[in-house]
Amino acid sequence: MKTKIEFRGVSKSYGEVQVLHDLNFSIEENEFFVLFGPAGAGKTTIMKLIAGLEFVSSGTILIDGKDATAIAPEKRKIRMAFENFTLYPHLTVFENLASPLRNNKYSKQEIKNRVQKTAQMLEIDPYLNRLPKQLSGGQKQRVSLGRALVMESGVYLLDEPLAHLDAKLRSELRSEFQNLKTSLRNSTVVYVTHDYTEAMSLGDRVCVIEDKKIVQIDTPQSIYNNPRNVSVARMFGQPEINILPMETDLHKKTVFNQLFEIPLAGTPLEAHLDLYGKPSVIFGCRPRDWEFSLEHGYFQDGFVQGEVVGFEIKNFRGIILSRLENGQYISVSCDEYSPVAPGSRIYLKPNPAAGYLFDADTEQNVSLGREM
Ligand SMILES: Nc1ncnc2c1ncn2[C@@H]1O[C@H](COP(=O)(O)OP(=O)(O)OP(=O)(O)O)[C@@H](O)[C@H]1O
Repeated sequence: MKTKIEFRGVSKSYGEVQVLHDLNFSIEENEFFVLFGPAGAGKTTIMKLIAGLEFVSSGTILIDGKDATAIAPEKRKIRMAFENFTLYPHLTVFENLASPLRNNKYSKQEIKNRVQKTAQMLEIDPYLNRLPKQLSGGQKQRVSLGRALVMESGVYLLDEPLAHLDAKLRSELRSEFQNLKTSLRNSTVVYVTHDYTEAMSLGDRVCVIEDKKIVQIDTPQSIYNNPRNVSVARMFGQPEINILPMETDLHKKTVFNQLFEIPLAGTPLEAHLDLYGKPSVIFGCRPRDWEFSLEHGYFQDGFVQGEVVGFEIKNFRGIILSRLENGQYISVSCDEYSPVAPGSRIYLKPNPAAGYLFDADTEQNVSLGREM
């Protein structure tokens, strides 16, 4: 079953309050499409519009080229799983999975086959005879998801299916979702998350939504390499990108503040700086793209000093948080596992070739075009 969904100039208001503004995008047949953005951005509202649980205030949604307003929700062949889905406590896992099929008058044999297939896909087949209370949190979550996936469908709408799980379970299920993606390759999946690692690892394309609007739609790698603005750059990356307001020296080809100067001559940013041409700019550089030393004299020039204020280990890498004399915080990631003591002096130097320039007024990326 193949389904394509198109939004053309779609806006949505609840009473006086607009929550989506002029959305234009397409979700392709068989695509795993991730809606990503902060809380309240309008992600769930988009899902409800696709499902037919809400109606557009203006614009059109096309499902396989047909105006969706003419298609009743039950005719849309869409299956949904929202974050707070529940299981029937008195029914076994098998019966919980079978109930949507029974409601849709599937034959006994077909129910058996589809429940088995779904349970295998989600690796819950050993628990088919158990009651929900005999399952772990992650297993319950998978059964809930199974209830959405057990019915054949052109579109699956999955709204934060990994929400409310602890970090370890989330990461386990995230890798299982990779397999699930393969099993669902004949369907269109729209997946909502506000977790950037989920968006990065699952999406064929990611649609970043912020403040009622689409900010960027692209492959996860392209968004990471070429974030459209400061806000997307901050959302895509953990630890977050360092953002420094700087002045420009167009003759020397540098950006600078009262503490240090970053030379851009000979880097891909040089041409972008020339084109930009304004006196103030925002320089962005991810934590992994900084060098650091705890020894004075290690760098000859182009470094800034700070004080270490924190150290943590995340994803097998150390992260040093430091504060510069002007109060600005800088995170750098490092291979070392040995903590750096708070209060230590630290000398930091960004790799300008890996940096970004953002317009000081609009915060738009003025250094797009990076290939990595
Ligand atoms: N039925 C409603 N009536 C009025 N306002 C609503 C209604 N449903 C949602 N909203 C508002 O619309 C905005 C978008 O909500 P939505 O649930 O789509 O966001 P979201 O991106 O899914 O957020 P979250 O990640 O927190 O679930 C929010 O400001 C919300 O308060």
